[in-house]
Amino acid sequence: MSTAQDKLVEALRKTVSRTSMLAEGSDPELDSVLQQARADISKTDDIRVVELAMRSIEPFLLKLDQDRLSKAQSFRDGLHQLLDTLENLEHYQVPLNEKKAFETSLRSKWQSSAAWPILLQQFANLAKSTFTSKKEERQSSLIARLFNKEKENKDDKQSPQVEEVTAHICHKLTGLVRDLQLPSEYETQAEDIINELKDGKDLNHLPILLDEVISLVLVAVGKPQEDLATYLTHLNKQLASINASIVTSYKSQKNLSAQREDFDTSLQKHVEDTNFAISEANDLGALKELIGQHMTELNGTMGRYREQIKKQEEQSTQSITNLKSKVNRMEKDAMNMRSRMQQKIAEAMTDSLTNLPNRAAYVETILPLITQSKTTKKQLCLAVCDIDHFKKINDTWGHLAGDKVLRLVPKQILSAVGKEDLLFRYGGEEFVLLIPASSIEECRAKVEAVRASVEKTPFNVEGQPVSVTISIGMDYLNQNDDHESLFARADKFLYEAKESGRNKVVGGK
Ligand SMILES: Nc1nc2c(ncn2[C@@H]2O[C@H](COP(=O)(O)OP(=O)(O)OP(=O)(O)O)[C@@H](O)[C@H]2O)c(=O)[nH]1
Repeated sequence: MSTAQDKLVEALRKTVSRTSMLAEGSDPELDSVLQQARADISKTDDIRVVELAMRSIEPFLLKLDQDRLSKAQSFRDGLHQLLDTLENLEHYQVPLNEKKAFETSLRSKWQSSAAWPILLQQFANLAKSTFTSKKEERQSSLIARLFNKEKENKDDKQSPQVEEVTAHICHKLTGLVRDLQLPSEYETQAEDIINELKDGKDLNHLPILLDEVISLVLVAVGKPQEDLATYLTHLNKQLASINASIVTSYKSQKNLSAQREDFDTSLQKHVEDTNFAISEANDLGALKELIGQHMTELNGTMGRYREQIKKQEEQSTQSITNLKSKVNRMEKDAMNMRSRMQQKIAEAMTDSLTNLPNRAAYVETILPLITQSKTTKKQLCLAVCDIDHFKKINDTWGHLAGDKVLRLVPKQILSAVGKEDLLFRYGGEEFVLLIPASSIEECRAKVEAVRASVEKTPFNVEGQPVSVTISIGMDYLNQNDDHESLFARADKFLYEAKESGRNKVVGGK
């Protein structure tokens, strides 16, 4: 093959591999096609394999594109309807400039799901501006206070029109949440939000729900690497809001102490005034009247103080309940994130063809084993096992047959070793076996048994017997070794095994 062609194949191979990684996680059927395609094209220099992989992926990508487009259209339409609702409100005026800016954003961004949270946030801001700029002057409207997140009096009643708008917004948000493709661990959270949206007659609660919807949208459109960033942003917000609650509680405590001091001072003043009145009194009737007056004032002060205490207590109880639910949500989020991360790490450490731990897992494993072995002075043996003439198997029987052999050989190797021994797919047709804590003789016997077991296993492809053997280079860890020097020696012995006729174990003496 010419160099130019080689380069073209290499470029195509990389493109297919990277594109497939980007598309992963959208559809289970597509995921398995992608995994297969990546396994087929890794290390091959055959342009037909690359072409085949591209063709197998293409229809899925087209379908994925169509699905995304129709989702984006319904998202855009939903936002247009919400905007219409705002414009039709009787007492409120949608600010023209902000409306235009929102429409421009919507026009340019609706197709990119990553921009949905931004669009939602923009809509929330537009709604806030609308509700604060009234056509008619209505002092301290509930909606204005809501979007300014001010405190409200529980007795305030929403107007029927406000209820209608709230219900409409909740309905649209419910549709959006239902349309999201969320990882299974977020389903309960989505259901919770949908339920809250269902009885969402209270505008006060809407900004909180909107924040939750935005974070769900972020999860749905996020790729795994963005997942963590989203989570951290979310966590940050939650922490900020908890901090705010604590500051409020602290302030109200301070407020309470100040009120108590005021009460004490006022009480003291009443007592002093009364004492003075008694000492100065020479007329019983006037004294009675004076004391009665002081008692009435005292009663009033006490009543007001009791009221204030009661109000503060109610607020404290409410803020503790809010804090508790925030902390619960944070714990839930953290647990979801932890399990998603663990799953991603496990996937990144596993070879998809053989299900064996891969090269990354090998490095993670051998480093602590080396430290342990050096400290305990126990043996650590490393054997590099490579299938002989594997290219010939691929060339004769095809890549699928090659893959089958690649899955069967490690099973054979594992059947000849113990539970404590570890096998990794190092790359291509090469496997690394780690045997900890055995004597040199035991190790050598084990590795020889591995080689013999593969040799005597009858492999079949399309009903035809195929002879499969492996060559092994092995050595033991010494005190000056790191994992690279140990591997280099075993690999050199593997080379010698290949050079001296294959199907052999060399080294480890
Ligand atoms: N089917 C399949 N083939 C693979 C995979 N990974 C690597 N290969 C192929 O493995 C072959 C390795 O060939 P070589 O390195 O020349 O080694 P060999 O043919 O085994 O020869 P010796 O090692 O010298 O005995 C290449 O043709 C690769 O394309 C895989 O995941 N599946």
